[in-house]
Amino acid sequence: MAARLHLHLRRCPRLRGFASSSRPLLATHPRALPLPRMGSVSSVTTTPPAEDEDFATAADLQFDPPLTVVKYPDPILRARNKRINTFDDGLRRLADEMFDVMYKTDGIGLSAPQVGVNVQLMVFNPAGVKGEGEEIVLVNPVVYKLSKRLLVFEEGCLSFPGIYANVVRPDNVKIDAQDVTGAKIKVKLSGLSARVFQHEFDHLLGILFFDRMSVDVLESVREGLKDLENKYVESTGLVSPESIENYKGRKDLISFSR
Ligand SMILES: CSCC[C@H](NC=O)C(=O)N[C@@H](C)C(=O)N[C@@H](CO)C(=O)O
Ligand SMILES: [Fe+2]
Repeated sequence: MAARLHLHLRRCPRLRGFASSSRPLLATHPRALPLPRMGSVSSVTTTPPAEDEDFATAADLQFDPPLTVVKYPDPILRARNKRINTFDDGLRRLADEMFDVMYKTDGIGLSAPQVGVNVQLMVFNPAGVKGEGEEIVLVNPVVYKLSKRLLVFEEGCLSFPGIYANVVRPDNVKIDAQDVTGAKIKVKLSGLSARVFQHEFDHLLGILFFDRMSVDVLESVREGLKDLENKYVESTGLVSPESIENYKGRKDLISFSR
């Protein structure tokens, strides 16, 4: 029997405008704007994972602390992330190390591919401060419902330092997942927790936040993306695996804003 978690952000001192409340709070955040009209998405059920899917091996789960954040356009961010079926001390240590690097880099969420480990694991704490708020670890998450109500919010991503831009996403979300011990859980998220979850969930699918930006918003971050591509080329000596100049958009995605 899956345990049920209902999480609403109650405290977020570093994000201006959040006060104690039991209501979903993203709409009150200075970087959040409700959309004038409802979007067309009422509910989305993701395809359940195939029965014969291969799980992450010990080698896939290997990591060397201290972890560092993988930056765009590293292809690690677009690679497939394997589901996890080994729930041991190593997995717990990986989650702990991810929280450490998340707090050190002023993050509020982090996915395993962002630290070079291509598996279905995310951590988040919308308070963004160790010892405050609530630390959530989700393994093998599957979204089974997204709200009709959409919000636009100015997001940043640790893999895109210095780039912030508006992204439209559903206001709340229902998830099946496992915790770090492998126990099955059902989670209902709203407000900033739902926003961070969806951002990290996209990472687990190889989707990056600019894939969900409207054409106009994408234009506003184009130069920043080019700078990151140039830095990647300079630091690795490799050709950039993707280029915003040749970007045609992700037609395979449900876009909430276009
Ligand atoms: C709003 S979802 C952002 C999640 C993201 N996680 C991984 O990339 C993240 O933590 N981004 C940070 C840049 C971020 O949002 N930091 C907070 C707190 O400093 C901010 O308001 O910038
Ligand atoms: Fe991100």
